[in-house]
Amino acid sequence: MSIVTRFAPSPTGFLHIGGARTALFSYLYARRRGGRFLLRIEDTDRERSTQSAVDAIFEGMAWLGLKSDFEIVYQTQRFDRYREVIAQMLEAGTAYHCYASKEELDALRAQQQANREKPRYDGRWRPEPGKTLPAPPDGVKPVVRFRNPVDGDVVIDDLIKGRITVANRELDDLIIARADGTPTYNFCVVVDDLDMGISHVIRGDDHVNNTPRQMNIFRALGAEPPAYAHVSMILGGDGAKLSKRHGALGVMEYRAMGFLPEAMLNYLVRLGWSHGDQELFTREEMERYFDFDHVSSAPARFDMEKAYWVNHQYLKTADLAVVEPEFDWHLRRMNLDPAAGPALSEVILAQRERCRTLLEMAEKSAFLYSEIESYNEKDASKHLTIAAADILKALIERLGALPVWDAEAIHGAVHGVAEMHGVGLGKVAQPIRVAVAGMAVSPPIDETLRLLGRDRTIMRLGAALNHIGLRA
Ligand SMILES: Nc1ncnc2c1ncn2[C@@H]1O[C@H](COP(=O)(O)OP(=O)(O)OP(=O)(O)O)[C@@H](O)[C@H]1O
Repeated sequence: MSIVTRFAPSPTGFLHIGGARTALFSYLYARRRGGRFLLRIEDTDRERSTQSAVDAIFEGMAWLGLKSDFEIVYQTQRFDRYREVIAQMLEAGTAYHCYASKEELDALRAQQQANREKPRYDGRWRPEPGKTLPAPPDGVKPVVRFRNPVDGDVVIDDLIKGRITVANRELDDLIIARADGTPTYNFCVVVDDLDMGISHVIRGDDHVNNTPRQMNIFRALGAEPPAYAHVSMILGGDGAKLSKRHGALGVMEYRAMGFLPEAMLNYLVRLGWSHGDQELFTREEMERYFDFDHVSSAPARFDMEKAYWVNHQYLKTADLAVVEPEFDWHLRRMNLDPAAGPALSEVILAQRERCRTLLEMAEKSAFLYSEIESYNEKDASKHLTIAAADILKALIERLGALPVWDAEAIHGAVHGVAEMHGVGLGKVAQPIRVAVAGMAVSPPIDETLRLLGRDRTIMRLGAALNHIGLRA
């Protein structure tokens, strides 16, 4: 059997991490089994679907590197096909017209509720052998209902949740086309999954209730349903399902917070899946090991601290070629020109031990790509003091006279000044940091100055001296 999986979001908002993890599981399963992965945009709800949401989904998927192996499918481009299948089902008797008005159905529901029965359609327009249907009322456009089997059970052998059995008598005859002819959600999904040869439907378990109905429609169309895997929900801090309208942040907001896409994938894959006690996975490892046997059916909670930890592990070890473009993106986002300072790879190497996110790294490296506009007030009043003025003067002299500008030479000069003034290294390094970075934190001082370059260093030490002079 050829394996085809799909991710089918509705474009009613951004791609959030709940959807992204479901997409990832679907993608990984296809990769693991040598299959293909499809992205389908379920945009039939025209009032809520927007182009900007479609773009946001593409953006999120592209950033995470979850690429569709097929051309992207839009349900709104398939209405002719849905109409065709509805006509076939009416012809075959697996669907029928229902003329019941809204008032009639409301009255039916009220009566059922009064009798403490489960509200359900009573099959009044369902053709049965020997049953005479009333004449269709004039001027009423009918809906089309699916003729759900009445006997037997639907059995879902869910790859994550195990066996789920639902009696057909619990399922009523679903509307598959509204009175205006537009097809409904569950029906479109089946036609699509069938036409697209989906072998495994991997989706959130908020869809479990749809599955028996969809399986029945598959069978009515003469096909065997695909395999199903219902992935647990990611919940927010309040215990409710994360959704576009409730509590979720878009995937791209994690980019803005400084996450690496690979780290995000790693964090998401571990949210509900395990492989021994391994925590960190390369993309190749995820693709090699992922399976449903070790996916938990319990809901998962997003743990920001753990996500930061994973990101930091990645930042510390990832290929520079992976980190550089993201770092570049952050610098530009802060209106900094990555070409106006040292090579990004060198800065990443200098900063990555101490930064958990790329945003932090960009903020702590901004001084290398732009002039500093002001000093951190607290740091300046502590370190840019009259006592520091002589130290800064001596540094300007020594650093200006160095024959080469490398870490070793800088280190020697800084230590020399500390010795000359009979002070500890901190008394020299901290004023330098505030002078060149605007704040008292930076990578080791020799590395910081090497990256900044001699001219900028000397200029900034001079500006700090002026600052002390002005305050004196
Ligand atoms: N919190 C969640 N955790 C895990 N999977 C989710 C979560 N929310 C949605 N999904 C899954 O993501 C896929 C796309 O869902 P969809 O686009 O309908 O998102 P949604 O956030 O549920 O939408 P809405 O905000 O309209 O409820 C579906 O398979 C759905 O089950």
